[in-house]
Amino acid sequence: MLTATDLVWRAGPAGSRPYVGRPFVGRPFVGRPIVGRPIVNQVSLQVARGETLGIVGPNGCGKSTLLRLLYRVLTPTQGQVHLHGQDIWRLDARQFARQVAVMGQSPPALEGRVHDAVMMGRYPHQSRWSHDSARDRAIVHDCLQQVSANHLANATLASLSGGERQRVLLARALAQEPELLFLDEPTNHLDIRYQLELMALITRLQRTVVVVLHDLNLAAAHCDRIALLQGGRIAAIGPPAEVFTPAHIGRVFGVRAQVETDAQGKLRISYAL
Ligand SMILES: Nc1ncnc2c1ncn2[C@@H]1O[C@H](COP(=O)(O)OP(=O)(O)OP(=O)(O)O)[C@@H](O)[C@H]1O
Repeated sequence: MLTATDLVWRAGPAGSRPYVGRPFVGRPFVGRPIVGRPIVNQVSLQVARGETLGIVGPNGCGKSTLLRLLYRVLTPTQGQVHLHGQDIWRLDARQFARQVAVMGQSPPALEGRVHDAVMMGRYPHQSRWSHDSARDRAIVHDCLQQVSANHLANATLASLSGGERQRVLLARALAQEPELLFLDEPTNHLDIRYQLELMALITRLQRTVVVVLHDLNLAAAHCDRIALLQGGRIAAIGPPAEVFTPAHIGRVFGVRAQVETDAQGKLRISYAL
């Protein structure tokens, strides 16, 4: 359903404006950067319907940049992204937002109440002058329930802890009822219980998910396939057991890794310097 072909994204020269577009609005940049090192370099991948693809790799290897290219915030210097065979930049913004939701890494300062923030997820489904319907309110209630945050509905966003905010942002993404969900380090700030709960929820959703994760064991347990990135390129892609080998982990992260399979057939990865 999602296909990226030969994606390249180069940062502009030092001091130039970052080449960042707006989510869901605007047109592709005309003046594209032609200098600077490639941050994402010749990346091609496909994500099938219902699949969870994990993107892992060391700090600064281009994971978030790749995700931004896939969810139409950055325009590629070269290459294309297609959703159901259509170039994502040719889709109408509202049409794109009905299909794709994003839980990003560092959301802008949030104001207002939790309930209203989650209701924003319904905007792509509403006409410009329509009010929130009973169905919209039911969906918001249900999404907050899914992330165990209904008790926060009337709280102000400014009063939330980092972990509570993450859960509310996920609820907002779910309220969009997307078929494709992009998550950039969704377990940031979450305690271990909520990390497991959130990953279990993502699995239960049975949506198509592309998720950036740092925890290799979480990625192994919850992703159908893994794309291991190094220096903006895909170093390995495939099922967790094929990608998370001591050789791959050692080469990409510079650590000694041990990979075992437990009695339930789950991978257990441990590492040391
Ligand atoms: N708008 C930009 N302009 C210039 N350089 C950028 C821009 N965005 C990202 N970079 C650079 O691209 C590289 C990759 O950044 P990116 O955020 O994609 O890495 P990452 O793999 O997500 O890292 P982390 O694991 O630390 O979150 C970094 O060196 C970063 O400084």
